[in-house]
Amino acid sequence: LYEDASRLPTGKFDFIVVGGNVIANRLSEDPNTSVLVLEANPSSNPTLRYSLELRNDPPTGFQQSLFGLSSGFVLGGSSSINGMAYTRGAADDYDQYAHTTGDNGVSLTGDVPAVLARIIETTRELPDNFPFNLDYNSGRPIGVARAQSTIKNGMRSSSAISYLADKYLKRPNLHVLVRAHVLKLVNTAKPGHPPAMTQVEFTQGGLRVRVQAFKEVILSAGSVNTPVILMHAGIGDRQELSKVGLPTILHQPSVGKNVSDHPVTGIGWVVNSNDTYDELFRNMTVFNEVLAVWNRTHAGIAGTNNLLMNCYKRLPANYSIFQTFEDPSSGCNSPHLDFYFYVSAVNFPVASADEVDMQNGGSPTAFPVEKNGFAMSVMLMTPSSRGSVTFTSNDLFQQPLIGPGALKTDFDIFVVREGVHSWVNECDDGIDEYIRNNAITTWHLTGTAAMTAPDTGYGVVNPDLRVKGIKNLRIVDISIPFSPAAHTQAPTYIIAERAADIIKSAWK
Ligand SMILES: Cc1cc2nc3c(=O)[nH]c(=O)nc-3n(C[C@H](O)[C@H](O)[C@H](O)COP(=O)(O)OP(=O)(O)OC[C@H]3O[C@@H](n4cnc5c(N)ncnc54)[C@H](O)[C@@H]3O)c2cc1C
Repeated sequence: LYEDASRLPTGKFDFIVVGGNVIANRLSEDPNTSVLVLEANPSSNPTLRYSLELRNDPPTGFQQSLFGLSSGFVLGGSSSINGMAYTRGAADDYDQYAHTTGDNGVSLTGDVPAVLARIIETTRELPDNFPFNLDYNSGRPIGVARAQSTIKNGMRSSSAISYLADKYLKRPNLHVLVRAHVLKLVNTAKPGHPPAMTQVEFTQGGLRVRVQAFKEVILSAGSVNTPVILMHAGIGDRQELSKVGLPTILHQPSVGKNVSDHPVTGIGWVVNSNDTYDELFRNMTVFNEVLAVWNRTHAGIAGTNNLLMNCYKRLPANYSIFQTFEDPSSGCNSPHLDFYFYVSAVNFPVASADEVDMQNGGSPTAFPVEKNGFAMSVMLMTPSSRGSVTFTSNDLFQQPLIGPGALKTDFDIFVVREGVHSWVNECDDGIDEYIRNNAITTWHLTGTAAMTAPDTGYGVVNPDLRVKGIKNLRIVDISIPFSPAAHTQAPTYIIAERAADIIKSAWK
């Protein structure tokens, strides 16, 4: 692991990977293959700060016109700062990618407050609506299940911790350079030949450095930064590139398009139980006690992520909405909705007994800090709305405009409305407004470098993840898939594991 580019043993590697730890781990399994990871951020000490802004231009679809989109400013990217929910999706989504073993630590949450027994009770009382599911990562996610998280022995298992563990960093052929912000890719093809991107330019400490790949450059910079790097390499929509003064190397109108998100709203209830986590959030003495337990043993609430149980739900096929809209889900095992249950309602708008908040159009009522609560998120897993990532300048450091385009279609609003109705009755008036007012991003942006069949006129990469029309360049991150009906961390790992096999076999 290097902090300083001048200490790298060479400037030439078989593969140069921008930001991707899983793919770097797998490619460096062959001791004769050299791999360099370029990571813009430091190797540890993440500071969770807002990096990107969602704006109404392009439309976000959310009611709030401007709010922060956080991102992982550290080795491991968002896997180092995310909620650690580990959900693979349905067999219908990813049958061909199924993995059952690996380095990534995944566990059930240990401490389950008694209130959750009430949820299990519901699966017995209403099994048709809420069936019990022993393992939502079996390929059949629908039902009520204990949550699985990327937590091992009470600690986060990010891609930096698992796939770049010391035993892998000891490989002499694997090099990871942190604080190396990639600015652009360089076309090294001779004039008259198809473009080939084998050089990468990055900046470190004010210096500009170029490194060379013998075989391939692999972009794993995430669904916002991957299209940014493509556009600065001249791969994008010709008109958009010329508007900001960037030359076009390959007219590729799909770059940055097709963005989708899993918008989420929530409901909180005041409860008369003390078996919740609320005291932890308002009482520093309790907080410090919990922290002391964790420091000694890595056990207790601080060794969890507050995601204890959840429920995946599919809308019945006979719903009239399907006469107007084609069902965007991938198949009959795939859920339209995801509900997570929280044993605290801090930060959730409260549904009071008479549902006053929703009928008023739902400006969120802050949760009363002295009360205990129970809350539930309502997340749309099959969005039909699409947004985009666009540029306003050719400045390499300028952030693009990100519009997830969430909740723009009647179908999406219908599904979330059904989700709220699953738990709260008599709230028709103002419910759509309530959803729009309270919905936020889940940071599950996908699709900005869509994978499509080789002969289609649309899309950015082919099924082997090579960028269409460009040599020596692949994309291996969450920007390539259609929106999976899962939180996007596990699908990212699955894509990278599969890509490693494809790339190894291509260079055998
Ligand atoms: C706050 C938050 C909470 C989330 N919670 C969950 C959750 O609980 N469960 C779940 O399944 N998913 C969750 N997600 C989503 C999930 O973490 C992401 O979808 C996933 O990490 C995407 O992986 P990626 O490799 O495509 O991109 P990233 O994780 O963004 O990784 C990209 C990497 O590339 C680096 N990089 C980017 N640009 C450059 C550049 N120009 N030069 C060099 N390096 C660069 C970045 O620093 C980063 O290390 C969450 C995301 C966020 C932000």
